[in-house]
Amino acid sequence: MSKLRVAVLGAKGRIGSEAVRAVEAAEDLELVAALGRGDKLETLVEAEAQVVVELTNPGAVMGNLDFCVRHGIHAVVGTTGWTDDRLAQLHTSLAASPEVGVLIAPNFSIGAVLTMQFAQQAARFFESVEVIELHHPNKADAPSGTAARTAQLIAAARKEAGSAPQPDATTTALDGARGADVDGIPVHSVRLRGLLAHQEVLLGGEGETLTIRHDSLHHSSFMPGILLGVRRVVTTPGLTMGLENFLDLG
Ligand SMILES: NC(=O)C1=CN([C@@H]2O[C@H](COP(=O)(O)OP(=O)(O)OC[C@H]3O[C@@H](n4cnc5c(N)ncnc54)[C@H](OP(=O)(O)O)[C@@H]3O)[C@@H](O)[C@H]2O)C=CC1
Ligand SMILES: O=C(O)C1=N[C@H](C(=O)O)C[C@H](O)C1
Repeated sequence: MSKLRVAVLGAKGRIGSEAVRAVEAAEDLELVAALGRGDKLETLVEAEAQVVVELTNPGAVMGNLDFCVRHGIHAVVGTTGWTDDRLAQLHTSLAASPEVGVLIAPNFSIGAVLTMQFAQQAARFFESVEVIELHHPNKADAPSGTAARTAQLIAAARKEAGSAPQPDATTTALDGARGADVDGIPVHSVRLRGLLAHQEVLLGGEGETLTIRHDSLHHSSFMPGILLGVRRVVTTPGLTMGLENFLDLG
């Protein structure tokens, strides 16, 4: 059986370099290109890449995806910083190439995917919910893509359940003291040397709290998810939002 031809964009970065090693080590995949800043995207076509793993930064991802979609190359996207406008732009590109599959995964680690699912499940049972994400200080975006997605899922679950607004009597606060407001859910971002990627979802009700915490301790935590995404995206045309769509979570 022929191997799937895979390229990595952002190949010298923290997660990109780990992804290069993971693709090289996978028996059913062949690494045909590993591109960094300044390298020509045409290389992807010359190398006959079938799937790109996009791990660059919010400033580069849109141009890279536009190129891939126009050239019929599937994409697994870990780069964060997604907005509704960006998603709309991607939908427009994909409409012209309906055979192409793009997976956007705010987080490739199984623990983070489960954190999002558990938080969504728990959200309607508690009066208060807040998200704290903690990352290494070299991270470009805040809040993290995972925290933004978690808050969106929590907000959607609460809306569907008809939950009351969260109790919060704050009338005076320093700017930022209550975090960023993501669909009504406060999200707090910590940047600390020594950390990698961590998140807590704090839920509070009368006389009790529930904390759901996930820690990525090494970039290896993201690799099984990336490889799963690569294998599945080639037979999943259109936009898939979240790795959970490729996992059997029961
Ligand atoms: N979904 C997930 O599970 C995860 C997602 N991420 C996300 O992945 C992204 C990368 O994170 P991280 O590895 O820590 O960041 P890094 O800054 O370490 O890596 C990004 C790399 O991309 C390179 N780059 C910049 N522009 C381009 C371009 N146009 N084409 C090709 N390469 C380019 C950078 O080069 P230079 O240094 O010269 O700028 C750098 O080597 C972030 O958005 C992060 O949030 C990270 C971990 C997990
Ligand atoms: O930049 C990182 O490191 C990470 N980025 C992703 C995010 O923004 O959620 C995933 C993970 O948190 C690591």
